[in-house]
Amino acid sequence: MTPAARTQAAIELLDQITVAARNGGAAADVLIARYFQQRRYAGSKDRRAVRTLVYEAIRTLGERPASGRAAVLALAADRPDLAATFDGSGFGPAAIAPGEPVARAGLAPAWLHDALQRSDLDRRQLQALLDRAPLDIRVNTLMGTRDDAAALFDGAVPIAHTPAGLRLPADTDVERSDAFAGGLVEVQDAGSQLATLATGAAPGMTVVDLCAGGGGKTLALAALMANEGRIVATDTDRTRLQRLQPRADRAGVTIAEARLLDPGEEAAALDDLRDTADLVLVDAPCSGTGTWRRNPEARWRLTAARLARLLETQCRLLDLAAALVRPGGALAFVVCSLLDAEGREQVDGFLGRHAGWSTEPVAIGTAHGAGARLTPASDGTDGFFVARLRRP
Ligand SMILES: C[S@@+](CC[C@H](N)C(=O)[O-])C[C@H]1O[C@@H](n2cnc3c(N)ncnc32)[C@H](O)[C@@H]1O
Repeated sequence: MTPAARTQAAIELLDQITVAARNGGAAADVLIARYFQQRRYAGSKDRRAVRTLVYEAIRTLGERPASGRAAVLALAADRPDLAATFDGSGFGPAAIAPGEPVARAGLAPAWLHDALQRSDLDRRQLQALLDRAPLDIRVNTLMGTRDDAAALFDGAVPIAHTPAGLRLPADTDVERSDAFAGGLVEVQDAGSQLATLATGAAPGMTVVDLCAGGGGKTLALAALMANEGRIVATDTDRTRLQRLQPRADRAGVTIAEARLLDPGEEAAALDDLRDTADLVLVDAPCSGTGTWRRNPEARWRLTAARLARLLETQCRLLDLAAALVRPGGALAFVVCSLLDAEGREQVDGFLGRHAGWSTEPVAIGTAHGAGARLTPASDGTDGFFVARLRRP
């Protein structure tokens, strides 16, 4: 592909990504993969160049752009080499017309930017939300030690404050390694590992992982529990939850059982667990503002209405979880968001609704409200809010 054709491809992809962001369609990565499946003539260097340009545009623009062309023009404004590819040649974009709309650089849509600033994030913290994420793995201590795993990956470095985390060079193909196939390692951001550690899970406990998804934290819990006790892993998303069993088999986890919930009917399906759990983990569905390093286009998807729906769900799940905790047991609340509305304010609301419950210090990151926070700038992890609540 010529440089001009690569620019045109990035424009077309950004058009698709913009539409998908508006309509709740496929993620940027999926759209990029599909685009190149239909264009076999593109070589690996072309793909890499187009992908880099697309992600540069996504990271640069806080607001969803009006078009892919306006998005790439924003990058071209201070890159003469890129501007020169708007040459009107056969496969390239038309020449730049005077006064053409150009998308504006920014960190996030204005309403969201304000909400993040009100959540005590300064400019440095906000900027770091859009850094490139490192490649982290969790060593499955049911299968071996961190040293065992480190010896199998070139350039592996232990991650501070985690008992089983390793940071790897970005191009390591973890999922094709023997260590992955044999269940010794899982790809998991250090923030998720620390959040799981902060739950206080221990061998022999009865644990409910209420929003288990594909089981990332379920497996980490099982390792902390030395595969002793019981974990009931629930979710309303069948496709995600179905990933748990094969992963558990690979990891040698035998204490996790999956339970699919019907949305709105969760309490009935969990009735047998009322007042029984030593620990309930609510890794709640959230806006994901802490994971923009991995999904920068998520900020083009979030609206105030969608955030309001998430807040309602989080509140409902917290109340649902409280009913499962035994007297004296604990509820861990985790969101991969740094918006206070989803973090400290949810916990304050919970404490107002549930008399006698108390919060406990969480020994990770920086204390924030009744919990603690991890941020890309301070901790080098995805952004998380974590709180641990104790039933009287
Ligand atoms: C942050 S993700 C969980 C990630 C997962 N714990 C992990 O570590 O990989 C939130 C999950 O909440 C689930 N969820 C949404 N509404 C729910 C509900 N009413 N009850 C249970 N799970 C729900 C979503 O399907 C999603 O898998």
